[in-house]
Parts: sequence; structure tokens; C-alpha cells
Amino acid sequence: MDIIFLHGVRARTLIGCYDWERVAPQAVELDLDIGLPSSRACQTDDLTDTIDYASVVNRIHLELEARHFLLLEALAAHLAQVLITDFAAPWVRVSVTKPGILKDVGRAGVTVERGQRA
Ligand SMILES: Nc1nc2c(c(=O)[nH]1)N=C([C@H](O)[C@@H](O)CO)CN2
Repeated sequence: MDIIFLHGVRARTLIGCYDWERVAPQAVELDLDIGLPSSRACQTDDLTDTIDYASVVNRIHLELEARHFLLLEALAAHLAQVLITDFAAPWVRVSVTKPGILKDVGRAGVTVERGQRA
């Protein structure tokens, strides 16, 4: 399976289970690994035969503005479902981290995998 990736996507969103996290957006970083439905673009050299990673990152930012989750797990699972449903990805791995959220921890986060990796 061929994979496109977007690693180190920086964004701000309302996320968290505590009251202080419900009032202001905070920084998150995402790593997205997205399986492609086919390797056709390798032969055709045509953007319409693959998943446009620029379109993906635009959609991710729209989702982060529109949806507000309590847990990183719920956010990661939602983004994974968007990639599978709306971009026809057969397999995705979505990692979401909160840089600096915990004392003495560089990044706290979660990774979800959805779909079948061929
Ligand atoms: N497994 C998780 N643990 C925690 C999460 C989370 O999303 N998944 N979130 C929090 C708080 O919201 C955190 O941002 C502040 O401590 C705690 N644990």
C-alpha cells in the first residue's frame, strides 16, 4: 500500500476535559499517515489519481475549527473517519499530541489506526 503523510501539522482547537480547557483553543500537533486506494498516480503522474495532501490539511483545519472534543481519542477517531469516508482512504493512522501539556513531558498524545492496511 502506498501512503501519503502529513507530519507535524500544527493547529489550535478547543480540546480537553477540564473547565479551563473549554474556554480557549490550545495547540495540537498531528501526524497523519493515509493509505492510498491505488498506486495509479505513480504511473499517470496525475493529482486526480491520488489523495491531494493539500486538500487533506485544509479539511483537517476546518474540522478542528468546527468540532470540539473532550478527549484526544475522540478527536483522532473523528479525523480518521473523515479521511476514510470523504477521501476514500482504505487505512489511516492519526496521531494527535498536545505539546507541553504535562510538566516534564514533551508531548502527550494518542494514535488511532482505522481501516485495513494492505
Ligand atoms: N488518554 C487521555 N488522557 C487524558 C486526556 C486525553 O485526551 N486522553 N486529556 C486530559 C486533559 O484534557 C489534559 O489535556 C490536561 O491534563 C488528561 N488526560
